[in-house]
Amino acid sequence: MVSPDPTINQTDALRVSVLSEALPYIQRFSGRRVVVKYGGAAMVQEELRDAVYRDLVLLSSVGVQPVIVHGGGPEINEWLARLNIAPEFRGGLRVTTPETMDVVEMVLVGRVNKHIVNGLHKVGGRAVGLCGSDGSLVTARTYGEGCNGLVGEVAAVDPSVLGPLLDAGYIPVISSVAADREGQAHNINADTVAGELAAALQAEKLILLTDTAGILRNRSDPGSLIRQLTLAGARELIATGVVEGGMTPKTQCCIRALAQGVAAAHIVDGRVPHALLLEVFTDAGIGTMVVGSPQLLES
Ligand SMILES: Nc1ncnc2c1ncn2[C@@H]1O[C@H](COP(=O)(O)OP(=O)(O)O)[C@@H](O)[C@H]1O
Ligand SMILES: CC(=O)N[C@@H](CCC(=O)OP(=O)(O)O)C(=O)O
Repeated sequence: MVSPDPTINQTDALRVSVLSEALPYIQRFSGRRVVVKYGGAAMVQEELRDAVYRDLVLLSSVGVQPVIVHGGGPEINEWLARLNIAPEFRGGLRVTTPETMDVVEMVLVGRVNKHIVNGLHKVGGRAVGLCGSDGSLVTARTYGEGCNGLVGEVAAVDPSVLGPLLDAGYIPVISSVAADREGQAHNINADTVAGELAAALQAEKLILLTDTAGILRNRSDPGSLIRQLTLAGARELIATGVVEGGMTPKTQCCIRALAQGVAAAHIVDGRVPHALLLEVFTDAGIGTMVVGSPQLLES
């Protein structure tokens, strides 16, 4: 709409108009919890990193309650290399010896977590860094038969430590290291922790930032993006091998979160600037949306 007042700058008018159009989304999501798995290019590239921090602080400023679970696989690899330890993965999970566990804990709980907290503060946010052990947020148990060493899976989630932080306007930043009932630290896949946390918080949305446009029907064709999926459809993509490698734990954690009551899970392209805002503040959203019931699919 062109303003009848020529003294009003067109850029200002556009900014205010865009802001006004966001009102229904702000009203819909204000006071709701949105769990964001932060990883991939959005974490590695500096300009994308700052855009994500700004998006998270903006969401928090308008009353949405973001909860961040972060990855850090590439940074763990970098520090293992400095110690001449070769990274080894089985079924997409890092084989975690006690020595590797020390590095995982130092890198994720220390360096990566605090970089994110500081990055959020730099753009005016208020963040608190935690790992799964803090407040017994996550209790781990050894994954499978223990053949991957100290890799953990989620045995229990107690989100009570997060309520007061969220109510006070803090953004919790959580790393995926948690102790088992004997106090032994375990290394858990960050997507898995994000999914279980979204379920325990009964989050409005689970958003997984990654390095592809979403789930592709044909991995070599970026045009084959699947925009919407039901739980059954997601299970079928895993069973038929359309989804494989790193996309498998992502799709599985969406399935688990939805089966436990989260309304929608989204796998979105973290290489796109402001991917989070595009997801929350537009009808079309971006990436792949997985929903629990076919009635929730948009036509
Ligand atoms: N059907 C699929 N659609 C898109 N990516 C897929 C698919 N199947 C497997 N992948 C792989 O999964 C990867 C994403 O997982 P991962 O590398 O673990 O992400 P992140 O580092 O963000 O956690 C993609 O880069 C791609 O190589
Ligand atoms: C068991 C296991 O594999 N844990 C992961 C934890 C970090 C993670 O998940 O980081 P990304 O999201 O960046 O991959 C690891 O050690 O790399």
